[in-house]
Formats: sequence, structure tokens, C-alpha cells
Amino acid sequence: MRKKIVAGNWKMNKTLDEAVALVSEVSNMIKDEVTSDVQVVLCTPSLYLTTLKPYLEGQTRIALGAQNCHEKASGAYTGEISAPMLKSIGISYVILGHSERRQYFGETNAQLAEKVNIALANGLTPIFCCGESLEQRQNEIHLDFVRTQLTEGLFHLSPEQFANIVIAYEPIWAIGTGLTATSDQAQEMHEILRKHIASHYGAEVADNTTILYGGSANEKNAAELFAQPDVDGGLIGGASLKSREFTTVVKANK
Ligand SMILES: O=C(CO)COP(=O)(O)O
Repeated sequence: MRKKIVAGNWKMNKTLDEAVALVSEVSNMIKDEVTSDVQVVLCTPSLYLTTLKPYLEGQTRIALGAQNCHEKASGAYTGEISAPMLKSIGISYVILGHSERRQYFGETNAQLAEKVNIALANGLTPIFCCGESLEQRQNEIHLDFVRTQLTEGLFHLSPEQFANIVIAYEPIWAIGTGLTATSDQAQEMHEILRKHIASHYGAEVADNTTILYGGSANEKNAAELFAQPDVDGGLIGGASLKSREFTTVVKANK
């Protein structure tokens, strides 16, 4: 049985006081209202992770995650954060290859393969993002494009390593636009990705891989998206910045 996950990607939002308030509210709501075994991951700005950790003490259902890490362990990379640093503060998840990182920071599949390696070597679970642009979808090259992102970013891993990967399918045209993929579009891509994983690692590994959907997922559409057989949860941007809305999304992942 694969894990159900709802992860919040806060991106570059919230001051420290706001972050503490949001984590506290989410923690209380989840404690009181969520009975299912869904794993919640809060990917806050890295700057706050150490401060936020005590606010989740004893809260088994919520983990903290980073939004990126560097592909090297240490060195002269001003402004960067490494996987060993995240490990040293007890962080368990890291988003890798978000389309905003690919677009604004030029991250490539080859570089992401290195980031995945160092994240795994430090006991972090990568949430590996993939997804096509609107133009690629209109030109009907989106399936191949996303399959290649997985092949080049992940398929060098052994089956044992791959078992620690979470995939997030985030069509770029749906991110922050209010334009969600329909549940059929999400299911179609998730099924294709699972088959692609099966073609390389076999059906058992593919069946056990958690594949999240991201892109304008919110309290209104989450239940329908999560009801799709190959959609195991969500990577939530805007809707993770409000405690009530995010908790409603978490509860939708039954
Ligand atoms: O990029 C996303 C999560 O990583 C999705 O963002 P939105 O939910 O704001 O569209």
C-alpha cells in the first residue's frame, strides 16, 4: 500500500511570526480533525525550519520539508543550503525540481539527478517535481516530456533507492493560475507515469510509488482529484498558506 501524502509548498511566503502561527494552527486542526493515516508535509522556507520544529513535537502525522537543496555536500556556494545541513536539523523531506526552480534557476534533469542522490544519501525523501508547459501540451509532446524528466532525473537509482522517492506531477500551466488540471487529465498523466516507472522498475515498485498532483489544487477540487486511482495526494501551493483551507485539503485525501 502506497503512502497518501498532502504536502504544502509555502514557496517564498510568510514572516517568522506568520509561519509560527500557521504551523501551530495546522498542527491543532490536524490533531483534532484528521483521523486517516495521511502524511502531511509542510515545506516552509528553510530559514524557519529549526524554529518551527518544536511546534510539531509529538505530532506524528506532520513532517517538515525544505523546498530545495544544493547538489554538493558543502563548499563555496554562497547562499545555498545542503542536504547534510537539512539532515543535521532533522528534516525528512525536500522538494526537488520544482518548475519554478527549473524556470528561474535553470535547473536541469542532470543536475536534479545529483540533487536526488545527495538528498537520498542524507536520509531525505525527495519530492521530485515534473510537469509540462501549456505549449508542450498543445503540441502533444507533454507525455514524452514528463516521462523524460523521470528517466533523466531518477532512473539511475536502484529499486531500493527509488522506493524512497515521491513524485509530484505539476503541470506548469496549472500552477498559481487557478486553472486546475481536470481530474481526468491528472489521472491520465499519473497512470502514464506509473506505467513508465513499471517499465523500468517493475509493477511492484510502481504500485508502491506515491504520485502527488499539484497546480491550483484547493478545498473545492481536492476531493475529486484525490479520488482518482493513481492520484495519491497533492503538492499544494496557495491553498497551503491558510490553515483552514489546507486542513480541508488534507481531509479530502481519504
Ligand atoms: O507549485 C505548486 C506547489 O508546488 C502549486 O501551486 P498552486 O497550488 O499555488 O497552484
